[in-house]
Amino acid sequence: MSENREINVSLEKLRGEIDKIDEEILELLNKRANIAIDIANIKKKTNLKFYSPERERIILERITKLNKGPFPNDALRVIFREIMSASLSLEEPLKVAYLGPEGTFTNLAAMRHFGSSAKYIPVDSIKAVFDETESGRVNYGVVPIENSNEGVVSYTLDMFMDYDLKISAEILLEVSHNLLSKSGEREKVKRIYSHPQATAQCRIWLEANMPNIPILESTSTARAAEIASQDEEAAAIASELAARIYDLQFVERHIEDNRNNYTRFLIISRDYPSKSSKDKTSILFSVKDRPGALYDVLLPFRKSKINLTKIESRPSKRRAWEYIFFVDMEGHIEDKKVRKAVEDVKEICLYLKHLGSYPVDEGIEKK
Ligand SMILES: C=C(O[C@@H]1C=C(C(=O)O)C=C[C@H]1O)C(=O)O
Repeated sequence: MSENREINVSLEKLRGEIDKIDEEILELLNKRANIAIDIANIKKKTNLKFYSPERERIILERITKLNKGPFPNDALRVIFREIMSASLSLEEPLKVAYLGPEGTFTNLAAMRHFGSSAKYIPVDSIKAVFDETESGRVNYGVVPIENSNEGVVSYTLDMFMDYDLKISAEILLEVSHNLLSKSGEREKVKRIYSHPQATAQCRIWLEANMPNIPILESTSTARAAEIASQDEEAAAIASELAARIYDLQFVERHIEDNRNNYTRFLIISRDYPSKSSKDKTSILFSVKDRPGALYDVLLPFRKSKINLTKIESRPSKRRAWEYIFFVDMEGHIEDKKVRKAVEDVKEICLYLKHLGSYPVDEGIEKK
């Protein structure tokens, strides 16, 4: 009995300490928010955008480096993203268009980056995300660009040829698929719906665990979840977010064949961010159709010792057999050597467009 009382007393004491700390955190959050409002006012006067992805990267990096634990860095990142998201919404919530419907992986990526205080607008195609952003109806757009197993989303690359939009940031999302249904009972599943990309990423698991169950195509993983929410015999391969939105149970979690399954998303906007602590630069260019043309164009990067992280080519669609190249490199266009190399390349190719220099996202740390 007395031992119980002792436990209660020390519990109460510790909870009292936590309450005091929470009050301090609250006070500091509001102090921080007031400073963010002052910054917003200065930016407004000087016509600067309130949202600065480069500054956000610097903040997250600084905080996680300072952290000595036991509080985990992944959680710190989520919390600080939410703090910055809420600071931005004090000014005016950011409007963000994404490839919908609600519950897609693009939705998840957008929320991971902009936090829960932004206003999200689902649209039904990648082109519509570009249209909304170009017209200024939204501040930012989020589109998928490549998957580590399935390759590049060529439709998104093509859009950069037609629109004068820039890349503001990237989001690297670890994509995990789940089999979802209303009951969560495997025996009740008579058909499975999903987007072909998601189905392809779970092929081995499906063959081993769901043989003879027909797999039907849907326009997105979120749409598959919606169908499953209306049909007791249907299951969907979709995200955890879709499970929450459509009130579905997990038949099985993590059914992707390759646990190293990442999708990279781009945030598009009408302006360029400035330099952060670690950036990459994306350009697109076309070259004359002659032997050695691509080799010549790549030489300035070698000369300036710039590390190219990606090169993709797409038919230009303007003239048969004319190709457009997309190149990602380390560094920011404000770095002297990057600027010099890009200028040199511009001189030898037919056409070159700087798509953006933006903070690198290394993704959430692996545990
Ligand atoms: C406050 C600023 O503006 C915005 C809000 C931030 C924050 O809450 O820390 C960080 C970057 C910007 O998106 C700033 O530029 O410092």
